[in-house]
Amino acid sequence: MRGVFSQASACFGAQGTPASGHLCGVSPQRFLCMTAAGTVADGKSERRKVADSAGVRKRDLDGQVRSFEQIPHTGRSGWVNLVKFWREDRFRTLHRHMEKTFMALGPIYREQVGTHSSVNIMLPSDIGELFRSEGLHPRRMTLQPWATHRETRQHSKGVFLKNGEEWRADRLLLNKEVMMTAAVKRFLPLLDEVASDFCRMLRARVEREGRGEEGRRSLTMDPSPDLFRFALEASCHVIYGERIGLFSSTPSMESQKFIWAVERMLATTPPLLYLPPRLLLRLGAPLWTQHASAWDHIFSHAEARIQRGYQRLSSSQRKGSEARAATGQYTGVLGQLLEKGQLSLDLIKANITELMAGGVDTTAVPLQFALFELGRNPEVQERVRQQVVASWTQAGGDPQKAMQGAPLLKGTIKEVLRLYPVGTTVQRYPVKDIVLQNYRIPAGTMVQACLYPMGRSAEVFEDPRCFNPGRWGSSREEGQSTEGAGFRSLAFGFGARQCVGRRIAENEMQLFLMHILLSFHLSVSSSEDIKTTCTLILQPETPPRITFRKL
Ligand code: HEM
Repeated sequence: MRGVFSQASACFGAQGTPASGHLCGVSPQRFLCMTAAGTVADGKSERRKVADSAGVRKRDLDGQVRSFEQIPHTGRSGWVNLVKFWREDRFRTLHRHMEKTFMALGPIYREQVGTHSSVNIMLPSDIGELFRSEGLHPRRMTLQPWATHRETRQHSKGVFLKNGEEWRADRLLLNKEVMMTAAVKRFLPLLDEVASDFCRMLRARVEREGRGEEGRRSLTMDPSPDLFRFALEASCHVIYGERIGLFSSTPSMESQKFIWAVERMLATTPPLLYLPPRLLLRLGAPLWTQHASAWDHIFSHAEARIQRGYQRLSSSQRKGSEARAATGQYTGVLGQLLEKGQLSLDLIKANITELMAGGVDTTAVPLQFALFELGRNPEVQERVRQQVVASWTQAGGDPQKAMQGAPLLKGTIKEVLRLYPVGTTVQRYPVKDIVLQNYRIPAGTMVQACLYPMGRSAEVFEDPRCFNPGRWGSSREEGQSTEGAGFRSLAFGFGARQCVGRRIAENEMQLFLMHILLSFHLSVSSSEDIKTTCTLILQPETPPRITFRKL
């Protein structure tokens, strides 16, 4: 990608276009230039399409709003595109496909793959326009396979799959338990306990299995299985209010199966997304079977836990809520929902299942990238550690204070999610017509904000390849930029429909990194970029190996 960008900017110079120009302002020169330079890698037809788009753009510089049909596109037939996607296994490289297509077609393009049709955008100004146009009840992409599974098995749906008033009602109640400041205060100590236990376990393991002199041993390993366990233990602690003992020497098989089920469910979703429900059940039969059985496992795992929570609550109700309040006993998100009784048991089950399914890989995977980036950028690591150590000492054991005093921790998470957004796109269906890049987008069109290409674009971020937590305005001493402002940090989505697990995820990941940096020095053997693959969420193709050296 670096090559493509640097060639593109060399071209800018040759065309005499101001270097500060943003993509939106320089399209005609850029298109012609890129075509001439042959930097568009997809062969002759792609180059012809690019030239066509450039022609259309030139004709339309008279200021008139252009029609939807004039938006550059990747081919008219959704079915031909779908075959290409299957053949070239593009589902797994969707993020790079988008990046390449933006380079070829400019900052907005249409794509139809099977039944799945979208307008794709990547500039913060356009993304801002899209989000600002949200109606009262914005909709996100319908995850057809998930919905189909629920319908065939008659499971009720939680916030992930709902829209409109139905969604809003559930969501407001969930927000109280997971997003509001009071809720964060309740669950933060639970996350801190899990993060610090994890580090204790890792220190013991490094001492046992590592090399080097006693007390300063180091261990090189693939931490990903432990990170999944950490994320599941943390989720269960917050959601069910109880630990499940995944750091013991014999973690339960049931939990390992849950982790596999979530992975399988995520990996089988993308190819199924592009088929209509009837074809989904026929053409995608083997995939569908795997997908459905993964979901069944996720449901039964949640069902068993919810049952336990219900029993626990009944017995604690017998003790009386006053006694519970006196002991400060927090019963987790599930306990709070059951106790308040504002959602039906069916809806509690649906939402708890979604929180569980959405809460493990989404945090475990960015933590892999975080350890890798800190490991390959030792100076950045040292700067973050210095802030963490100082803040930890001052906070006197209060984890929230310690995080607040170390803003580079938050900057690290933002930086990881800029380069490796868990979801590579965020979708909206505008409720009324909007104009983007001077093209009219009819209400109801699915528009995708493409986070991966945006996060790596030199038009949006200064020196985008550089891992720099300080760019997010994390500390006055670091000399601040304003890059954090204005629709650039969108990994959790935006507005009323943003990620409901955001506060859990942010705190969980920051606390994890805080304890790791207090205990270990991190390094990696190669500073080569990690190859990534898209299985609904963005992951490393091969998990990076990290060396943990005890401090
Ligand atoms: C780094 C971690 C995470 C990232 C980057 C992430 C990202 C996202 C994004 C982009 C959305 C869509 C937002 C929008 O359309 O504006 C979303 C929705 C959602 N996320 Fe997360 N997420 C993360 C962690 C979690 C966790 C830990 C949970 C559960 C505990 C969770 C549960 C959900 C749910 C249930 C929704 C649907 C919300 C709704 O539609 O109202 N996520 N997430």
